[in-house]
Amino acid sequence: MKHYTSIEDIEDINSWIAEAKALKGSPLKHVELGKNKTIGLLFFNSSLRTRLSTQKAALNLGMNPIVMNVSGDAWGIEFGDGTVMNGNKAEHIKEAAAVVSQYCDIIAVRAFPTLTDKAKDESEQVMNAFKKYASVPIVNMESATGHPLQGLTDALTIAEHAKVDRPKVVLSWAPHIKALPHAVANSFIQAMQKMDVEFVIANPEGYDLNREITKETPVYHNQEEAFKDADFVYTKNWSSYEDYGKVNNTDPSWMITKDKIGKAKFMHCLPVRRNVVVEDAVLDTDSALVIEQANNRTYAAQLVLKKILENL
Ligand SMILES: NCCC[C@H](NC(=O)CCC(=O)O)C(=O)O
Ligand SMILES: NC(=O)OP(=O)(O)O
Repeated sequence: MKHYTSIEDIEDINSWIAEAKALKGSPLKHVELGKNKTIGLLFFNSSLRTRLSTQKAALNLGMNPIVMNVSGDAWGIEFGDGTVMNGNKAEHIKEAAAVVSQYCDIIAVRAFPTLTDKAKDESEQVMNAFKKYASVPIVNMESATGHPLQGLTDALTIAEHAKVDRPKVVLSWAPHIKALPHAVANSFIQAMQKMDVEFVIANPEGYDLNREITKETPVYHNQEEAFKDADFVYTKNWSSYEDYGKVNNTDPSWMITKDKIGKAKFMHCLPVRRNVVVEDAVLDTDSALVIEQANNRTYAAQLVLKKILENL
């Protein structure tokens, strides 16, 4: 594998899950593989889990991670082609990506969407520019439309905790005070569509996600109906896709409660706002798999880096 920028880069999710489980069992087995190799982690946005788990994954493979908060610390980067750079951007992505490629064998990038310009967000301008102008492999640490390290993590976590052959998995929207991206939901959907699970989505009217991603997956506008017999309830807020980036609904009746999920396991990528998205009574019991998901971020990232290193 060269780049890992989408769930579509996973050829066979079941074999990837098996490999990730093996790495989790012996994380230092391939500590020689990344010796003298450098990974650069570039963050245009905040992060706790991705920043630490991807470094941990690199260290488990013997790599040297270097990390930079690009926004604010680096020169402002221009992405437009042919732009007259007489504004506040001092450096073009053509040089920036080429320069970072001199120091790194792999570059990982986090760059959230604008949530104001749908066409720009869907063009994945930042991720695609790094792919185009860097001379080394690129890993997506959450882009405008996808968070494939999270999606792989979530597939692994469900595989580990499934008690039946074909569990029922529900992706449910929940309220939030801010406009949030679609990336986590999109990659989760794409991962579930590759797995042998019964998968449905629950969201209020006006919050349907991109049909090119949801495809044939059933979408319920009634949460209670969707949650019937669920084994896993994966929760995420996203802003409207139809009325792009808008927060038109903060209905607290969509918050996840213990009563609603019953015996189902609760999942969330984190960070999560308690008692807005989900009540304490869910997070503070064994129903919640959120810490195990965060743990699995290391092994999902380690698997991706291992596959790239093997192909360098
Ligand atoms: N990487 C995991 C999620 C990141 C981001 N969440 C956030 O921005 C939450 C911010 C807040 O709660 O203020 C998202 O939804 O894509
Ligand atoms: N789940 C996740 O990506 O967390 P961070 O935003 O903290 O990296």
